[in-house]
Amino acid sequence: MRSHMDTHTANILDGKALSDRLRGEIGKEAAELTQKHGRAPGLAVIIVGNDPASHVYVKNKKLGCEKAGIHSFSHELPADTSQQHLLGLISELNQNPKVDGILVQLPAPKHIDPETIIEAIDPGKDVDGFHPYNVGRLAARQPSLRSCTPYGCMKLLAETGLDLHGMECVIVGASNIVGRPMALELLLAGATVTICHRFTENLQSHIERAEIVIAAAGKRGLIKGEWIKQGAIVIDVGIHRLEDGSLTGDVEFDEASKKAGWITPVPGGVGPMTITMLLANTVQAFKIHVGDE
Ligand SMILES: Nc1nc2c(c(=O)[nH]1)N[C@@H](CN(C=O)c1ccc(C(=O)N[C@@H](CCC(=O)O)C(=O)O)cc1)CN2
Repeated sequence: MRSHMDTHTANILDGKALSDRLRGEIGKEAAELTQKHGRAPGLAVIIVGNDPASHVYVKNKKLGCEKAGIHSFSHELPADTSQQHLLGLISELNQNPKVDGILVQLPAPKHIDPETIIEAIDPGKDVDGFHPYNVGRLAARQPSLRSCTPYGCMKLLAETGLDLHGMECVIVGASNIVGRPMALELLLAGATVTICHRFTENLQSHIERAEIVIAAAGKRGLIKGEWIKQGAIVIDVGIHRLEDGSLTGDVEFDEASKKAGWITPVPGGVGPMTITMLLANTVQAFKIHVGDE
């Protein structure tokens, strides 16, 4: 016979629905700002090479801009584009007064050093929030442009209505794009934060005590459902495409749903929020540039 515990199903943190709501608000603000200042916020999107997934994300970013009334400037460059050429383009965009935000889609081809590229972007136009200046602002408790995926995760966490102060958070993955800025976001929100990474021993023991799990390791099914603490919030940043074309995350969703209080699905969880926060950052960068804060 199944016990009560087995039949428990977590609340879904629906990133698609939250995105739709927030994008409506962002679009309204962008329209008001366009009316007031005589030009729309502008986002330059640069992609180098032919990575199919990256092209889908870039297409969705441009579509998101269009729907929100943000002007997008598209730069699709061949895979053999030199780093020098890319730096020249970024320098031009840094000077262009119609461009409020600049992003270079990652990963870039191997001959391009992402750190050099990110540092070349004017920090006031760094709508990805990857520039060391913006990461430093977050670390110093004075956030300006925040990394989109962690920022989106914070918006999803806010949907639970729970106070994060003192909560035990475990982040799995220490990347510059997600794990590290996520830790800074959670610290800013008053949580107690542990980052697990490739050298962490006994990952299970960390997950078992976590009230919030942020899974951002990039390893399909790494987080076993049975490890999840009863009632925990589980945010899955992983995206893996299966042979049948479907998507799955770093967490065993079905098993974890029996234990978690809240959980994000893949797809439809964190992914859409990443693009939504990019649009929010572009509007914020516009306001900084026109002095309308
Ligand atoms: N310059 C950047 N590069 C990358 C970033 C970033 O924030 N800035 N993040 C990721 C990729 N990414 C955005 O660029 C991204 C990933 C996933 C999604 C998304 O909406 N996922 C959907 C599924 C989409 C699909 O069918 O493949 C979902 O999870 O529901 C949006 C953006 C790395 N590079």
